[in-house]
Amino acid sequence: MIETKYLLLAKQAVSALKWEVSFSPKPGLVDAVSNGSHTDMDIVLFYKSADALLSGFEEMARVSFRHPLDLKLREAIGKIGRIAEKDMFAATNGVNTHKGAIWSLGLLVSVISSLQTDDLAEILAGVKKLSRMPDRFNEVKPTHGQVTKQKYALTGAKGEAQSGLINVAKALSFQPEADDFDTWMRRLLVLYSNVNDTNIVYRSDLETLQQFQKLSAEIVRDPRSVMGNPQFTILQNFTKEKNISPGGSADLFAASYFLKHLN
Ligand SMILES: CC(C)(COP(=O)(O)OP(=O)(O)OC[C@H]1O[C@@H](n2cnc3c(N)ncnc32)[C@H](O[C@H]2O[C@H](COP(=O)(O)OP(=O)(O)OP(=O)(O)O)[C@@H](O)[C@H]2O)[C@@H]1O)[C@@H](O)C(=O)NCCC(=O)NCCS
Ligand SMILES: Nc1ncnc2[nH]cnc12
Repeated sequence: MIETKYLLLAKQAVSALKWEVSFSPKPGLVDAVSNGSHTDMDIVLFYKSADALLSGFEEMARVSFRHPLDLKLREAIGKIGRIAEKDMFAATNGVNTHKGAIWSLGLLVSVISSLQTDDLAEILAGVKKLSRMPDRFNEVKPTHGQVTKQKYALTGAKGEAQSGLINVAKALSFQPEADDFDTWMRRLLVLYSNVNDTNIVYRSDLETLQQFQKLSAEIVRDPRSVMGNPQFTILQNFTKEKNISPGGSADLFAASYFLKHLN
């Protein structure tokens, strides 16, 4: 019975990743109608990558079940997370599809399995606590995120988790009961307007990130439906012109969907 519980949580995480990549249109990102600002990724690759993560998420759920949120657990899921990253790179021939998602969804799976709760505030507080613990075995590598963080003092995916996924909370607090297309589109744009995405800054600069955030925020504030708003086309063209991709927001969008559909 418990075995099924771990697998169910893992399957929900994988489904959220597949939902995210299928959700269309998403300016700059890979979706069902475009590869956005990417030449080495498409939706098929994202599906393969998501499937490769099932066993890692299941293992995280297993080791976390009713385990206190302590350093021992942080290091145990860190080890599984690094194996999951290897599984992802093996499935994609070295393309980084879901590194940020392994981190955010991995922490969520672990906290939910540990606390056995579906209360959003408790889950987000758990993510804050677990992600703030230092994992002795995690080497700091010269990733795009590290380079950008040093240059511009951004906190990236780690800071996002250490804030208790504050931008996921913001996205989900937008019309909390709704589940329709326009609401999800606005939640995506809430993320676009708030996340300091190291992917965008790595490919451009801070000013471009700020312009992207401002354009996105204007669309959220406008009462017209997102698809009926000409500003949305301007945002799409902006991501093309600048060749930017909000990959961090994509991961947090999947995390938002996962949390909204927990059962
Ligand atoms: C703490 C880790 C996140 C690792 O730290 P690192 O310094 O490597 O972190 P970042 O690079 O900042 O982020 C890693 C991925 O997180 C996504 N991301 C970026 N900014 C944010 C943000 N502000 N908030 C949330 N998430 C963010 C992003 O993932 C997406 O981008 C992928 C593509 O990235 P990249 O390769 O840079 O870009 P490309 O477009 O491929 O490159 P070019 O084409 O431009 O050349 C995309 O697929 C999304 O996934 C960042 O990549 C954490 O990973 C860690 O410590 N892991 C160890 C294991 C562990 O402890 N796990 C815990 C249990 S699960
Ligand atoms: N749909 C997507 N497009 C590009 N990068 C991503 N990272 C996670 N999801 C993504």
